[in-house]
Amino acid sequence: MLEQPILLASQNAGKLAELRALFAQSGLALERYTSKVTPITFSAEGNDYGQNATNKALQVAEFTSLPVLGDDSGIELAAFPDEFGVHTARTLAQQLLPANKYLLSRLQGISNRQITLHSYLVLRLGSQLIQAHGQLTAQVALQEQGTLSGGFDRLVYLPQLGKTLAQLSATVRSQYSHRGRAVAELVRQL
Ligand SMILES: O=c1[nH]c(=O)c2ncn([C@@H]3O[C@H](COP(=O)(O)OP(=O)(O)OP(=O)(O)O)[C@@H](O)[C@H]3O)c2[nH]1
Repeated sequence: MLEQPILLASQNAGKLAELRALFAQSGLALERYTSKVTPITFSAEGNDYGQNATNKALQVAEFTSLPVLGDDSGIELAAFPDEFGVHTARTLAQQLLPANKYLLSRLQGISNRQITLHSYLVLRLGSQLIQAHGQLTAQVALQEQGTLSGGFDRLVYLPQLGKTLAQLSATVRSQYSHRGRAVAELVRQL
């Protein structure tokens, strides 16, 4: 197992908080990359989640020998198969509404509320690139529910549990969430 902290190559504070808690469950320390490296301007994302995550990790790894993690995430809505996906961050950034309100407004009156969330992780460790993917297919709730986590978690409803991700304890949530599953797959490879 790793002795050194892992640096997260991301500018997204919510992503850092979520991934840090998930790695902590395996006894691994995750820090924002700017704790050790001067902030960089990341290159624009392309059309492949794995490549985007790799690029984030490699751009920070140029300046440190510590392990560096990159993540690229996104959602798919069954009702809008040609939207979102690897472009999720860029699509949401263009909207006036906050992300969850925007998704609810797009799904108003639509019966197919299936959502699939993806997280692609790439860990640059020495000369290795270790990759992992996690995904979760669920339903978009009719309104935000739950306070135990934020972001999409308040909308992601698991019919088999009758709860959103934000209504689950962190330990249970990590077994279902796209990032929880990706972290588990990554840790299995260490
Ligand atoms: O998995 C998620 N769980 C959530 O609860 C959530 N809430 C919002 N989002 C959006 O999903 C996109 C990820 O994009 P992304 O991986 O390119 O990251 P990012 O651009 O925000 O940061 P960086 O890591 O690239 O610096 C961004 O639009 C996020 O705002 C979430 N994603």
